[in-house]
Amino acid sequence: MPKVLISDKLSPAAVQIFKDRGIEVDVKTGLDKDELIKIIGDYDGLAIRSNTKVTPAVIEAAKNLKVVGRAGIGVDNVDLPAATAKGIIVMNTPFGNSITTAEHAIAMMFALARDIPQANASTHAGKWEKSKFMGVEVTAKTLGIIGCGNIGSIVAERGIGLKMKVIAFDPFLTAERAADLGVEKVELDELLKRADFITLHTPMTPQTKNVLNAANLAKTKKGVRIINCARGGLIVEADLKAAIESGHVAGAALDVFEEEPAKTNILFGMEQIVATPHLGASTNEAQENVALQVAEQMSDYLLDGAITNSVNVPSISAEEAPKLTPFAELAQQLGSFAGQLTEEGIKEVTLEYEGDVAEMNTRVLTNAALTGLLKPQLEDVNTVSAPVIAKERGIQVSEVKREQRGAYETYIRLTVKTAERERSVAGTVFSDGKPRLIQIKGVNMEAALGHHMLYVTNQDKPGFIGALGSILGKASINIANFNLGREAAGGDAICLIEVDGDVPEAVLKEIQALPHVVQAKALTF
Ligand SMILES: NC(=O)c1ccc[n+]([C@@H]2O[C@H](COP(=O)([O-])OP(=O)(O)OC[C@H]3O[C@@H](n4cnc5c(N)ncnc54)[C@H](O)[C@@H]3O)[C@@H](O)[C@H]2O)c1
Ligand SMILES: O=C(O)CC[C@@H](O)C(=O)O
Repeated sequence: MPKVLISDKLSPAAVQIFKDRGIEVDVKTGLDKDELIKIIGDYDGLAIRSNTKVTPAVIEAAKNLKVVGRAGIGVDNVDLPAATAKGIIVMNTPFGNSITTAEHAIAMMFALARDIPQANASTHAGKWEKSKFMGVEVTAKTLGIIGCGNIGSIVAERGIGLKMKVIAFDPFLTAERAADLGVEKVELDELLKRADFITLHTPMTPQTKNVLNAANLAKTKKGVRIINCARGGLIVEADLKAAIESGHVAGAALDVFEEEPAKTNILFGMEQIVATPHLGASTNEAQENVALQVAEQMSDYLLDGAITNSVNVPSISAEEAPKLTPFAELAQQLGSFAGQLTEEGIKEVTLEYEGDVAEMNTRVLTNAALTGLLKPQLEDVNTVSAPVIAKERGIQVSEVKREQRGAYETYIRLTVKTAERERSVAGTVFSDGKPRLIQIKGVNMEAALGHHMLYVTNQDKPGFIGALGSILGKASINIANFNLGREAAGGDAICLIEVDGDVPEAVLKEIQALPHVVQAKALTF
């Protein structure tokens, strides 16, 4: 039974779902780094919010971990390259808290426009400072949204509902989507120049980090108000402080900070700053949504292999998973076959998918083939890390999809190119759900791959099979299955034999020394 650790405060609904799905679950919040490292090895799944830091050291210690589920959107507290390299799927819940966070941004905008937190504190203190708090209307003002994705779009709709003019900077926002939303798509400088309120809704990336720095703040309209409910590092806090002190920026409402938890910060204590402790997603509704969603997604993966909302591998639906499994096994076997025979650097890999398999989620199958291909060189590779490793090694990977046109209803062919040669191997899945190789280097055959295989290429001449059989017999190597194929009578032939154990190096040498043998190699699957 898989075991999951919930290490941040999550709605109890998540625990119930794990239990209902037959998954053992422990809730241990507030663990420090060393405590987490000590226990993480026991778990197949880790469910988190933003407090738990999934560092390379945690991943290193996570011997059984298969999935990290983030109940929320940002996965900046998870070391994605380390998780990917270890084959750990990282998933988030991209929509569960979007409305809640957009509402927080709007609430922050009003708090800024009408000095609500400051007026609240003053009134509680019995000061009745009616003339001190003079606000501004939002109606007819320009709201500039930087990042118009899930949350930014909801903020845009709310802004339009408040009779604001909404402009957005987002390089990935299409003109059609902007028109649908009723926002004007603009460049960043234009937004900075025109907006009365600027609200940030991008992820933290190298391009968005420090987007509101001194240079860009200087381009904003005098009296601008800034809202950040996305990530702290989008604003340079020291530059914001200076821009407020100079009187250029009227104020800022911040839910997120460069360093969190933000117990101290250079902006704290400033009258023009409204601050909340990363509360964007903190409503009962959003927390219920993300907890339910993350628990369902993690359970689907741990129990059925279905992948939803992963940020590091392609998705596999629950319906697809059983259909894909035999083809993924085939793809991995094809990769492994080619990988064990390839002793030079790989330059290109092509996967051809023909017939029904071409309609499937071929990225998953390509990742499986790459895993098999790289495994002989790298023990630690898996379907999550294989595409990344292939890219790092400069291997060009391509897919070709075709409708059925050959003798088989559906098949996969893998072709590997090195500087010296090109090798291809093809296979299919029979109605028994078992993969078979159907072609090696253009030679047809039908072979199931067992654990130990002996692969021999030779010239098709009389006497060869007898000689080979007697070498194996002499070495007490039992033959489980014998598969033969040849290009033409007397031409290139291939012999793929399943044997009941290892084929020692000395036996391989004897086979290699037989007349007409080109190559003899022991393979394991
Ligand atoms: N405060 C909170 O509690 C809280 C809650 C939820 C989400 N968030 C954060 O809010 C942010 C937005 O979340 P989302 O769900 O809307 O994400 P999203 O991926 O749906 O939208 C992000 C948008 O940013 C755009 N973008 C990317 N690079 C950009 C760039 N260089 N310049 C301008 N736009 C760019 C993308 O095209 C996309 O449209 C994330 O950082 C997320 O972590 C915070
Ligand atoms: O879990 C939270 O409270 C914050 C979530 C938010 O930052 C997110 O990225 O989804």
